[in-house]
Amino acid sequence: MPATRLTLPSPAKLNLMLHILGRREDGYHELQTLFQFLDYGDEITFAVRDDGVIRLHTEFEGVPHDSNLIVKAAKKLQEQSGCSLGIDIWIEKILPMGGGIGGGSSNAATTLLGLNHLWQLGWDEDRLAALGLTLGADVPVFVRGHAAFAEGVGEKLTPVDPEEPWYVVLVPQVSVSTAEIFSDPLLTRNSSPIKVRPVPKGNSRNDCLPVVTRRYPDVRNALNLLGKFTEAKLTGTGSCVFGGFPSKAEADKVSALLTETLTGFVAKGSNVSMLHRKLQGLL
Ligand SMILES: C[C@@](CO)(OP(=O)(O)O)[C@H](O)COP(=O)(O)OP(=O)(O)OC[C@H]1O[C@@H](n2ccc(N)nc2=O)[C@H](O)[C@@H]1O
Ligand SMILES: Nc1ncnc2c1ncn2[C@@H]1O[C@H](COP(=O)(O)OP(=O)(O)O)[C@@H](O)[C@H]1O
Repeated sequence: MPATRLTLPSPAKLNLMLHILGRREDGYHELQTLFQFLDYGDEITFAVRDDGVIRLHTEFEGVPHDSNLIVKAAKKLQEQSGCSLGIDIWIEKILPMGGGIGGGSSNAATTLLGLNHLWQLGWDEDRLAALGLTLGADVPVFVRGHAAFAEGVGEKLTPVDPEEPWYVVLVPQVSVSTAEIFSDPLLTRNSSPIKVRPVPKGNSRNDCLPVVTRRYPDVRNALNLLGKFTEAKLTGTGSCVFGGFPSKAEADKVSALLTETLTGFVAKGSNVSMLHRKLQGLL
């Protein structure tokens, strides 16, 4: 009997570097970025229904049911596959929204992979990634599940294997709108392209940083505080900032000091997403 219920992880990502090369005619920006996953994220539970209804039972503050990327992903997959089954969905949400750690995109990808499995659609990764791209620029990397150097708007992915340190991630209590940062006239948009190999080292810059720190003093403060212990970086368009450490013990020590006044967590960097590790275990 095929499974009718499944709980899957929905991990966060970091952008280890992010360069903006230019702006396309449709307003989207050409990027070069390095994605790595964290062994840290939400958990989504799916239960098949036979009446075709798609229902997310967990409420999100400020996100109406039908605007939730989980629901959008499920509806698109149902429409495009012609599947007559439906789904009940619950999520344990721990990833901050608008934090630049890709929670919404990750939730969408976990939904696509989870429903492909439960509805037994047999879609391959290319097809799921293409559908994912219509939901958000960051969805394809979560569908593929391997750390990657990304180009285009984030959809041209080359798998890479950077070091996997322990990270301290600080979560300033502000939600940064990606669209707002990309529309700032002061954003650097003319970085020169770099080569995928050798894999860019962890010390590459994030072109969004000057604009984000000017608009959000809390992000600047978090960068300054973490920067006392290690190189502190911004992920995506923020708000989260992160720094790597060679061991969990060192990351825990710094986190304990900083989380007296700031919100944050410690997580291991991972080149294979924990979603894919779990799915491989199911096959
Ligand atoms: C910048 C990145 C880097 O990982 O991260 P986040 O900080 O959002 O996580 C992403 O590429 C974001 O991807 P995602 O969050 O899926 O963006 P989308 O929903 O597709 O786009 C939100 C808005 O940002 C702008 N946008 C986004 C991506 C891009 N390459 N160029 C853009 O100009 C567009 O104005 C778009 O309307
Ligand atoms: N399932 C979801 N999880 C998080 N955010 C979602 C979700 N569905 C829709 N959103 C919307 O997407 C926005 C960006 O969320 P998220 O992907 O978590 O941030 P970021 O891309 O900065 O990491 C949120 O502010 C929220 O309005």
